[in-house]
Amino acid sequence: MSSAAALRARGIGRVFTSAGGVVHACNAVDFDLFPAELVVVRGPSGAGKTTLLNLLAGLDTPTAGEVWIGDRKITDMAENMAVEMRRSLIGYVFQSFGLLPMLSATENVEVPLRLLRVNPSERTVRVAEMLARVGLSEHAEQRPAELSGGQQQRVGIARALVNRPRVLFADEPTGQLDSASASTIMNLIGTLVRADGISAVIATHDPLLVARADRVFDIHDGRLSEHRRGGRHAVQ
Ligand SMILES: Nc1ncnc2c1ncn2[C@@H]1O[C@H](COP(=O)(O)OP(=O)(O)OP(=O)(O)O)[C@@H](O)[C@H]1O
Repeated sequence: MSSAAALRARGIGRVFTSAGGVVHACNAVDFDLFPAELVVVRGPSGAGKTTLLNLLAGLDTPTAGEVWIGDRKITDMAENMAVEMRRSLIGYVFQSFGLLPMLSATENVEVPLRLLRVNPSERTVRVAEMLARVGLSEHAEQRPAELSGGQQQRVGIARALVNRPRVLFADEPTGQLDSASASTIMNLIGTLVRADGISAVIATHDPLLVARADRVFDIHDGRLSEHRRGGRHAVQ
């Protein structure tokens, strides 16, 4: 594969078999994500957005095809290596925030650094810096239940970026927010990703983030197609 891509997928598929029958949630998807590129994936409910993001992030294993992050193939990696790779190279923002309820904002953001065995003094500095960047320094000691939805998602973004990932994934990050909070979160993600030169894949319907994307993809019945070109990189 070319070393230019931050992430590359070839022929990936995911078949789910359940009482409801067989579903091709992801079907023969080829995808390249370039360095410092912000890509939006949009599609109706059940189209396969979450499935695709999980496969690209290595949170799920495809039933067909291969995925590389940088020059490392993640689809046949031993699980312990895959865990280390995810911790160091990937950030993930969830629609439902995914924060640990008993931990403060600071402690939630610190979790990825603890898992990476970053030393305590460096953790303190990086967490404080990250909370400042998302505008939450004043709320650092509050638990999720003491924060608004928009504030909780800002904690989620800080947690996803504190490990300085190569690729950020966000699955409908504003799906549970009112329009004002959604707008703040969308701008924040766009600004942070640009500032840090991170590549990002975001599933969203929000026109604000769609407008900020380098490329937009549509997904229907697990099939991905590019909506428009004109970003900084041509599709190969
Ligand atoms: N664990 C599973 N077992 C069986 N079917 C599944 C499973 N996960 C997803 N599916 C099916 O795969 C298809 C794609 O689901 P997915 O969650 O990826 O869609 P989505 O586009 O993210 O939807 P939404 O916008 O509602 O979150 C759906 O038909 C869904 O029912």
